[in-house]
Amino acid sequence: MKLAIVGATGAVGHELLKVLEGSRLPIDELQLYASPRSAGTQLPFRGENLTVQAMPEGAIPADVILASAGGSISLEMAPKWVAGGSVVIDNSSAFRYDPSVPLVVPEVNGAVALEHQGIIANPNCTTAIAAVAVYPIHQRYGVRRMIVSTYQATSGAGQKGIEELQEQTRQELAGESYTPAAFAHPIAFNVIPHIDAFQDNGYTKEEMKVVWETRKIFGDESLQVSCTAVRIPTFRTHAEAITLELERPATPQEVRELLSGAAGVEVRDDVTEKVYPMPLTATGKYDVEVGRIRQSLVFDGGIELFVAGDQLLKGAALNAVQIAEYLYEQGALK
Ligand SMILES: NC(=O)C1=CN([C@@H]2O[C@H](COP(=O)(O)OP(=O)(O)OC[C@H]3O[C@@H](n4cnc5c(N)ncnc54)[C@H](OP(=O)(O)O)[C@@H]3O)[C@@H](O)[C@H]2O)C=CC1
Ligand SMILES: N[C@@H](CC(=O)OP(=O)(O)O)C(=O)O
Repeated sequence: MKLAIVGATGAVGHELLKVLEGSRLPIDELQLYASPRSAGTQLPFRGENLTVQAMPEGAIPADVILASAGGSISLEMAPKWVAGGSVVIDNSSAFRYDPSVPLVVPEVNGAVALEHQGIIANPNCTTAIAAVAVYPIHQRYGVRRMIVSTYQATSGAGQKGIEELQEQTRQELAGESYTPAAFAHPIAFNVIPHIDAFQDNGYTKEEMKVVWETRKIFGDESLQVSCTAVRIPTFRTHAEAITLELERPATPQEVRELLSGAAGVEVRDDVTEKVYPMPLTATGKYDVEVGRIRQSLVFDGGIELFVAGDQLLKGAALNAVQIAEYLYEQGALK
């Protein structure tokens, strides 16, 4: 199989290379693309150095293209890549709300990927991480309302977000002045309740993505979802506090047992031993950590939990590769 990554030099691109190293896909050729400024960069893959090329203006000779260079590039280029015969798995939000484009988390709705017409959308990172933990609960107990508060790492804003936290931390400690660029305010030693653009309803686009995308992935437009998305000064891995109102009451122990057998989930829930999900323990893991599972004090029979998931993996690169693997295993790729 011929694969291509567009955006190979970015935060997600780097993780795509690492996940593909261990993937079951039969990769005969891997092409790497980025902007012209990165042409000639060497990136390691399976013991070799691959050379990054400037993204061409038209089709790319690959069976599958993992697109990770932002929404405007996907919007313009994906139709050309599909016309050239490629299947595009897109990390951006460009096509997520198009009814003809499947939006896929393989543990939840892998089969809808088979209905693609050339493009498959990878979800928003915050949404994908929550979906893996909440969908098994939804299936058994019926989630009526889901209230999410997020703690999102700076790498969610890409390579520039990582660099800004690093540099601002140094500048703060040295007493130097600086101007924020990647975020609306200083992120070092701060938290910022603002990710993506504010919408007319007072929510941000990041928050509304959690609403729109959870409903589409679960295939349930009646699900009531609300989110407050907050940027925090960590480098990697998003955490989320989630409150669930359920159709049928659940106990914390039932939910713990249910999630212990769920694909893509690692239950870390032993408060006597101070074991719970955290970015430091979830970083680099394929599974989403779930813990602090407890009975809601607000909703009768409802559940509260805390999750931490590596947003560059399950929220982006890993999920995209898992979609490609699913298609391959179903015989839906060359
Ligand atoms: N970071 C995250 O946690 C997540 C990101 N995503 C999505 O994934 C995509 C990539 O994000 P991320 O890796 O964080 O972003 P980065 O800013 O870290 O990387 C962007 C990549 O796109 C490339 N690029 C930029 N402009 C062009 C161009 N004109 N032509 C070709 N390539 C170009 C960059 O190349 P160069 O190095 O040459 O500039 C780089 O490889 C975005 O759509 C983002 O929304 C989705 C889920 C999570
Ligand atoms: N918005 C996410 C990362 C991201 O790129 O999301 P999306 O693919 O929905 O634009 C964050 O900042 O943490």
